[in-house]
Amino acid sequence: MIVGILGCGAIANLITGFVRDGRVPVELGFFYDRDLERAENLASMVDGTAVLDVRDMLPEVDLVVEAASPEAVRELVPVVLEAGRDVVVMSVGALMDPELRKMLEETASRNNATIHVPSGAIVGLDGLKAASVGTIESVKLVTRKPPRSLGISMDEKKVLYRGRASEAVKRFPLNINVAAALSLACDRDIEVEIIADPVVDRNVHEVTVRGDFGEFKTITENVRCSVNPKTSVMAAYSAIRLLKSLSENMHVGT
Ligand SMILES: NC(=O)C1=CN([C@@H]2O[C@H](COP(=O)(O)OP(=O)(O)OC[C@H]3O[C@@H](n4cnc5c(N)ncnc54)[C@H](O)[C@@H]3O)[C@@H](O)[C@H]2O)C=CC1
Ligand SMILES: O=C([O-])CC(=O)C(=O)O
Repeated sequence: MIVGILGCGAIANLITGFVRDGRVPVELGFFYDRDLERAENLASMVDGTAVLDVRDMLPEVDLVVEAASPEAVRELVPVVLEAGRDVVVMSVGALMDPELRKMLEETASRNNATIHVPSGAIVGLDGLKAASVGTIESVKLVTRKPPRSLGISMDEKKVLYRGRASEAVKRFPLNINVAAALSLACDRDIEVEIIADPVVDRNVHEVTVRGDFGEFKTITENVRCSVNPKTSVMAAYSAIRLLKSLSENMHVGT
């Protein structure tokens, strides 16, 4: 499978390192970033090609990993799908816009392409998907990040947001994709709390789900990427695992 990368930051950097070390059975052939130097840096790690426009890689690749921004999902993912190429979307928050999601799903269907959304920096999507076959009563996410991860500076713990996922992704577009992944997994606009906490040095996500299956609670204490502390290493690992799964004949987990 030949893979192209759209967005050459923290997540792409980890994926490229794994491919370079022979730990993912894909060829990373092409790299695009609006900052050409970033694309060139990653391309040089795996003997790939940096392109000036994402369109330039489409005739050559089977799949594109979007690890850029919500704006890239709106503007460039439709172009990838129109070309009949599969896509992995990391900027999941963009998919909380129902019109955009519908348009992308229709474009994918028309062009026989698939949109993959990895679990990202959160755990428990498997259980949540299974639980949603029955009746779900409530899903709540509490995210705690160091203020620096949220792009602010403060000495005391502060609740920055309490509300629904759809609004959270608008207010914190680069920080709460996990809320979107959870919402999409159970087809409801989940409850979200975002806390800036100077005491934590990890990105911590706590999920509580109640339904007719019973109840589960998950806590993920994520190490942050050195390249971008907003982003957890687990987010990149989930994309890497997804790329491996795509070449396997057995799928474990919902
Ligand atoms: N699903 C999840 O659980 C998680 C998702 N994310 C999201 O994944 C995406 C990538 O994250 P990181 O690698 O940490 O970001 P990053 O900021 O380290 O890198 C993003 C790169 O994409 C490029 N870029 C952004 N918009 C672009 C566009 N329209 N066209 C071309 N290049 C563009 C930037 O120049 C930058 O080099 C972000 O949207 C982030 O919010 C991050 C963490 C967890
Ligand atoms: O990486 C994380 O821990 C979460 C994150 O930034 C996001 O969901 O956008």
